[in-house]
Amino acid sequence: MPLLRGGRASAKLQGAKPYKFRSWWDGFLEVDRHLPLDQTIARIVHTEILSCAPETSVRDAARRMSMARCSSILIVEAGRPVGIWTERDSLSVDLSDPTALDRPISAVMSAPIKTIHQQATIGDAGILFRLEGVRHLVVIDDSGRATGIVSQTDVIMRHGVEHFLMLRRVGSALRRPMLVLPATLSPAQAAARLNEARADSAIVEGGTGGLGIITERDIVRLIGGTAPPPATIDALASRPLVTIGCDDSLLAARTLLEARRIRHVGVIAADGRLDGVLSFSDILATLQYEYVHRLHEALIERDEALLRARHDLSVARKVIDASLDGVMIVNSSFQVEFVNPSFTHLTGYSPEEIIGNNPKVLKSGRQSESFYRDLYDSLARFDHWQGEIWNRRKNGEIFPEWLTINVIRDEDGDVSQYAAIFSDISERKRTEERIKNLAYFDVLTGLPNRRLFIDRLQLALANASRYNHVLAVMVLDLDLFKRINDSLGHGIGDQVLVEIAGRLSRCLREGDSVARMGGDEFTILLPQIEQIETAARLAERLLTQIKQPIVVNDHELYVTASIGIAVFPDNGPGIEALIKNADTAMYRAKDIGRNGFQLYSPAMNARSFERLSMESALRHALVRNQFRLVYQVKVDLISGRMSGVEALIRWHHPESGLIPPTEFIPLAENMGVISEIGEWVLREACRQCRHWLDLGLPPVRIAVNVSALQFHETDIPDVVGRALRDTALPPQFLELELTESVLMQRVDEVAEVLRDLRTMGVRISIDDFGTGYSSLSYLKKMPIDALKVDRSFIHDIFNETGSVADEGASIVSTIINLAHNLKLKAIAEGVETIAQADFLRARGCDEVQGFLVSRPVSGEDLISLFDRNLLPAGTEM
Ligand SMILES: Nc1nc2c(ncn2[C@@H]2O[C@@H]3COP(=O)(O)O[C@H]4[C@@H](O)[C@H](n5cnc6c(=O)[nH]c(N)nc65)O[C@@H]4COP(=O)(O)O[C@H]3[C@H]2O)c(=O)[nH]1
Repeated sequence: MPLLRGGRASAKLQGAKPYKFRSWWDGFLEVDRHLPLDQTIARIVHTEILSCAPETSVRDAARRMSMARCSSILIVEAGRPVGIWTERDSLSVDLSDPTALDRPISAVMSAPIKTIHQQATIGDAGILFRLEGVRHLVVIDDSGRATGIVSQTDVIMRHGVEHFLMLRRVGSALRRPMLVLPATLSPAQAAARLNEARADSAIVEGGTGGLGIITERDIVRLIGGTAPPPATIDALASRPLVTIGCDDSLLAARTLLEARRIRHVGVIAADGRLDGVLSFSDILATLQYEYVHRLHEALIERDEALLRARHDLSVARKVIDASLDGVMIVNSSFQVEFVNPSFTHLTGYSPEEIIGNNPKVLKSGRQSESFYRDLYDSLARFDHWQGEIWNRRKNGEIFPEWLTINVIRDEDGDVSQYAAIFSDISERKRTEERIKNLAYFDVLTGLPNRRLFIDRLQLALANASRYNHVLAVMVLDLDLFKRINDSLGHGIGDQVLVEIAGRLSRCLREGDSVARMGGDEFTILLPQIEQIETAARLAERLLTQIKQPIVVNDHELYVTASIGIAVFPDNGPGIEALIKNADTAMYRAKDIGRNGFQLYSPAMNARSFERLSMESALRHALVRNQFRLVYQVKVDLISGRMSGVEALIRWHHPESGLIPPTEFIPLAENMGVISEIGEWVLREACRQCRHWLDLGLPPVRIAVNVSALQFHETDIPDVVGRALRDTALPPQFLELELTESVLMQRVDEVAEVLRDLRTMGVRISIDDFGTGYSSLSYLKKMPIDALKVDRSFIHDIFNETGSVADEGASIVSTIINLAHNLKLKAIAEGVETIAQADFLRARGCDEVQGFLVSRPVSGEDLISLFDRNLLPAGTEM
């Protein structure tokens, strides 16, 4: 078919190159890979609608379409679209009937028309085109008025099809055989042929200007024209025929059509022949399948994404609901939008109570303005804040929380919400506090411990040296506190310590501090004093407070303390020296009688040196055979004869001379050597007693002191048994003197030990009776033989002027009666005067011991005291 010969079309083709566009690469760059399905159709709608009234003639409607180069016209009645007439409809017009063109357009229009709301999305439009099988949708507003028109072409061609068009060849889009009409046909015949072939264009050949093309649009122009229709289509055909190569891309074809504002283009095969006509609708048809397919995929994708999002949301929601942390979402106007159940649990506010409110109801008032300024500053700069904050629960309780706030921003970067996540850290705080307390405070008394005291002292010393202050450190140690512990048990001892701690604290001024260093030792820091007297006065006050009776579990206890004071800078440059010197002063206070205080003086160091050297000498005293025993007689108050002797230890120190037991026995107890010494005393006493027996002297019972520590540390019946065996002393000649404190601990065990001793034949007496805390019920349980009335009571029988002191006398009488009531012997110690002896005899006391009869003497010297009346002349026998 000589289609390509001659004419403008062939000339164009012969001119070699079909129409070429920018490179594929450029096209590729333009690719919009995503169908903007979620965008409203407003972006692609044609708002300039070509419209006419229903009574408009077909001719007029066609004319308007031609002029506007529109493919359709909307028929509007009273503002509402009632139908549409398109180029395709023009082919049905009988051009041979002149009246057909004068008919109202309403008679030939398509109705009803398909509409879509202007807010619908492009995706919605795509679906509607497919469902309704139409190519145009009228866009309407809320009131149903037409606001524009959208065609399937617009949807398909303008959005995201470039990459597809670029990859498709023009040749692949030719869907139907090309319709070729002779130029001699009349327009009506041509229209009928087009209609019949369901073609929207045809090639016109054989005409005067070479190949031409006739389209639906030409028919519309014809209908709307004022001039009479030409006799043949030769005059109607458009020339030259614009062409494109069949291997060019559909994208190139589309661009060409748009650039030329035409709707058909001839397609030239590789061999140069005209192969067909490619129309816009061919491109559309090619795209349609792809488009619909992609639309489908996109919709599925969207649904899946939606489902995923919903799922993710529901997972997130579940996590948030189950979270132990409180979650609160606040909008940009600071109104609470959301809270989770933990929020309600932690704050007490239900969602109904808090949502819509400002979160400041949670404010505790504990944080400063600057705290909140920093918080908001951090949110503004970093979109994030994290830290500790105190908030208030609904019930008013204030609690610490660990809070994280994240700023949530919208697509434009504006703050849309604040997400706050918090946990209650009260428990953590309490634990931290507990740990801090354990590290710095004494668990029993709640006072600062040594570590905190040292810290404070360090700080106070730095201040004192910077500002030339005088500072004082006191070391306070309770006197004979061990006796309370030993006799009443640690439980009561602890309560005493707590009470003392309270009394000490109450005596101090603000800024001063008291600490428990351990055991019964306390330290006091006065960081700034005007003069040393201030510290001395405080020490006096403390001593007065301490010696007030303490009642614990029905026990009325009397405690005293000894205090040592050292001051900075005079008594030491630093912590160690000050504490050591205050300690030395405290020992000095003890040495000179307890219940007092001493200010440190350098001479005291010499004493503490003495103490150290005594300790070391004591360790060697036993092996170096430096101990001796002396014996003091006990006299029967009726017969005046020796009823027994008490062995008393002496230490012959090679340099210091004779050291009394009151000085070294406590030291030996502290050093842990008391049991060894005690065992030596026991054996030596038994040996001596055996010796007297062997000398043929009248049998006498020997009493040996056993310290409480020794009693509890060793197996006394065993030690005693061995001593008796080794010295061959019959047990009935041995008596053990125990202090009251021995009886008060582990009562049942002690009673059993005493029973064992009694079973062996050994006698038991209670020494220094009246100075301890023994209770009658304990006494009754114990298998004992005698009570020794402490010499302090004997001393108090008479006052300075020599007359009977009521109180002193009645105490002694009471103890004697008590002993007798318990079927025990009463023995008075420290009897120095005849008057005391007479008084005691008159009260029924059984025996006496004291300087009145004899001082303690050596075993040899004692021999002279056997078998005679030892009571001095003048006692009323
Ligand atoms: N002012 C005065 N004092 C008198 C009088 N008569 C006796 N004394 C003293 O009173 C103390 C009596 O012994 P104690 O009450 O058992 O008190 C003893 C006893 O508790 C302890 N002690 C002595 N020897 C030993 C021992 O071998 N072992 C143990 N564990 N303690 C011992 O040392 C304490 C003191 O013993 P000493 O210094 O020997 O003091 C003795 C004795 O010398 C007097 O009329 N007036």
